[in-house]
Amino acid sequence: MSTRLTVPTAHPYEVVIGNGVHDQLRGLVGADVRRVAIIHAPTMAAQAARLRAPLAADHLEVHLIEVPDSEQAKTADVLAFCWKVLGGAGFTRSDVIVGLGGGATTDLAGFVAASWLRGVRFVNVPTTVLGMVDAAVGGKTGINTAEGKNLVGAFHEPVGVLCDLDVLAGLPAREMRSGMAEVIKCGFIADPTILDLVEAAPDAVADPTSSIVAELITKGIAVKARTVAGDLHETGADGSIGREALNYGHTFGHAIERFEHYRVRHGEAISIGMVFVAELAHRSGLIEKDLLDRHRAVLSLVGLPTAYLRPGIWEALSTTMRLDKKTRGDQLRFVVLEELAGPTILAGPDESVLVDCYRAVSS
Ligand SMILES: NC(=O)c1ccc[n+]([C@@H]2O[C@H](COP(=O)([O-])OP(=O)(O)OC[C@H]3O[C@@H](n4cnc5c(N)ncnc54)[C@H](O)[C@@H]3O)[C@@H](O)[C@H]2O)c1
Ligand SMILES: O=C(O)C(=O)C[C@@H](O)[C@H](O)[C@H](O)COP(=O)(O)O
Ligand SMILES: [Zn+2]
Repeated sequence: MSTRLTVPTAHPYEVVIGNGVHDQLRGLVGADVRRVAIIHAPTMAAQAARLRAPLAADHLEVHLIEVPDSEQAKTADVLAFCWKVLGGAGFTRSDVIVGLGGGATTDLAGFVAASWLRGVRFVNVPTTVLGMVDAAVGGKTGINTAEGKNLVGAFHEPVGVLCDLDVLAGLPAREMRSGMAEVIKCGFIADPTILDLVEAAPDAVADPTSSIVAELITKGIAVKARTVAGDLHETGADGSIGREALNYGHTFGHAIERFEHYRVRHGEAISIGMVFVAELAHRSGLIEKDLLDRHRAVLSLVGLPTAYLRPGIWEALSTTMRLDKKTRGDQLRFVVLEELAGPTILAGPDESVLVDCYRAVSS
């Protein structure tokens, strides 16, 4: 049995969630395709071979492009390597790219698709909870630079997303927890029933085969789909916070990732980042202490970090945060809550308040 959620943008596409749904890849790549490139990390080599078989049996030319694992794939060098392979293979605008793996791989694959011939079709096949709930949906693609996270990229939507829950069986516990940070983020910004579920069954949340994990993934994707559909390019043009809400915890979180040279998982950094902005909201008089405390409680319950025990590096983190995409001019802007499921932007908070928040999460 599978669940299908539509991402209702100008070019709607479906996210299919269930067991064994990788079988549906042939249908998604389309009828008029000649070549398919599957971009994957070394950890997904066997899975890539499994995806290849039915395509090759249908006489498609399939290229497996293996890229470095995790964040090491999100570089200009790896991007250029992929272009070289596509050029050598004679990849045309009617051919299709498949991003197979965690969020780092699908971010890279999406940007390869966005940039090759100024844009070719691509399908996302996420294999982590984080990839399914967040990275594979919504069309944000890109790579890092030395100066920071995701600084180069494009909005380029997939034509479909296949979330095969079977592949989660082999996902390391740390990656399960990291993915749950983005799920919990969706709970705080939009759907508190997610928080209720996590709080009621924290052990089941660690079990990739549990029905609760499937339910949480589906709920998280639903939040992501409706948020991006309202504001695909993150312009907030209708005056609401729009897509920026999905950046809850990311301003501080991305700075941690860069400072730690990506040895901290994305979800771990975002977990601390959410506590940082909950402190900010509380200290700015926007939320009560119990909502601040709920952040630490629910994140700890699933084993995520809520503190970053590195005092004395505020200047370095603050410099990195200035390159956050929400910054306007010299003014930092943070996604904060004014109530549960009520995200808003707090622009230009006092430096002294930010330093107090940093002290609160670093001691
Ligand atoms: N584009 C977006 O909207 C968006 C949203 C959220 C996060 N992201 C990005 O996603 C990235 C994080 O994604 P991630 O947490 O999936 O990390 P990741 O891609 O680094 O994958 C985590 C690890 O799990 C391994 N792995 C993947 N699937 C596996 C499986 N089924 N079994 C065993 N091992 C498996 C990978 O090889 C890797 O070592 C970050 O770069 C983040 O910036 C993007
Ligand atoms: O889809 C979005 O929009 C998000 O902000 C989702 C985030 O979870 C994700 O990590 C995204 O890659 C962050 O984007 P960035 O614009 O801050 O680089
Ligand atoms: Zn994220």
